[in-house]
Amino acid sequence: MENQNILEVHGLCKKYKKFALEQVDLVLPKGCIMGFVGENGAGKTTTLKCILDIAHRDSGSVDIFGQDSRKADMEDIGVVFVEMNYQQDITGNNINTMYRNIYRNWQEDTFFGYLDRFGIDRKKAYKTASRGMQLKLQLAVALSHRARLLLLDEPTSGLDPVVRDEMLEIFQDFIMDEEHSILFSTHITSDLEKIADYVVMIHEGRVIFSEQKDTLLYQYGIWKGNDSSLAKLPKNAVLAVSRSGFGVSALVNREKLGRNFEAERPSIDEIMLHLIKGEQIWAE
Ligand SMILES: Nc1ncnc2c1ncn2[C@@H]1O[C@H](COP(=O)(O)OP(=O)(O)OP(=O)(O)O)[C@@H](O)[C@H]1O
Repeated sequence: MENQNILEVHGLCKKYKKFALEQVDLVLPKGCIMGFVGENGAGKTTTLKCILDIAHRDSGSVDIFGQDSRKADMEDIGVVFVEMNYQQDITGNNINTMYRNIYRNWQEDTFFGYLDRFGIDRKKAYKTASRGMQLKLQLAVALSHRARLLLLDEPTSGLDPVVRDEMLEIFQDFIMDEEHSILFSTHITSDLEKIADYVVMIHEGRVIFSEQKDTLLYQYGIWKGNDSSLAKLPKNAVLAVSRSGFGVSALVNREKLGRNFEAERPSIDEIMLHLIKGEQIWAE
């Protein structure tokens, strides 16, 4: 049977002097958007770089379209990296000429279509464009060579809410045919609540959870109260506890909590904050 996963990462390890990715697993099916979240320095960019073999992995496997990523046709992968920079004097017109000579499937009309849609002057030098415009230019490139997988490092950071929403629509159109997928890292978790099918969270180089978004938001709940009411909750339902001047809140497993206690629907931010900053009381 044909592999239904566009990307499979298993046991990915990468060590830097002061940081290590440890046993990272990611499975991205066809036709899906996966959001990759975590604090600054958690290892999102490093993971994306290892997937692309820009950073060499120490161990583990990365398969794209069913084969080792190092054998993947890079034309099939559209990439956006915050830190990626074109030569400063380059213009949209120059970029078109460059990629026309590099990509077999380069689509000039699509590229210029996106530049017009994003309000980018094709004659303007890259260096004079704002950071948001530079990001849009990178996205226009990623979307113009018939890629089947988009690997995007914070593709919507620095974009205003209107443009961000437009981007999210473009991402949804991209996966519509069920053959394309997107993995993107972000700190804007509301974007994930809108469009992600899967959410993966990484913390200090380890994957903390990797779930379908709907399961995640259904499975977890936020309970609020005080220390004495906390003590009455079923112990195995409480995953992490945070205390503030307003009282106590706990990240709970709704099913294990049972019907006698109320828990609010969590946001992805609340889940993350409790798991990272909360006192961990791991449920069995
Ligand atoms: N080439 C490198 N050499 C040594 N350390 C590195 C290198 N690249 C990244 N690191 C370190 O690896 C850690 C993870 O960085 P990474 O950029 O993957 O985090 P991130 O989750 O993408 O963070 P952010 O949200 O801030 O972009 C950081 O501590 C960083 O300093």
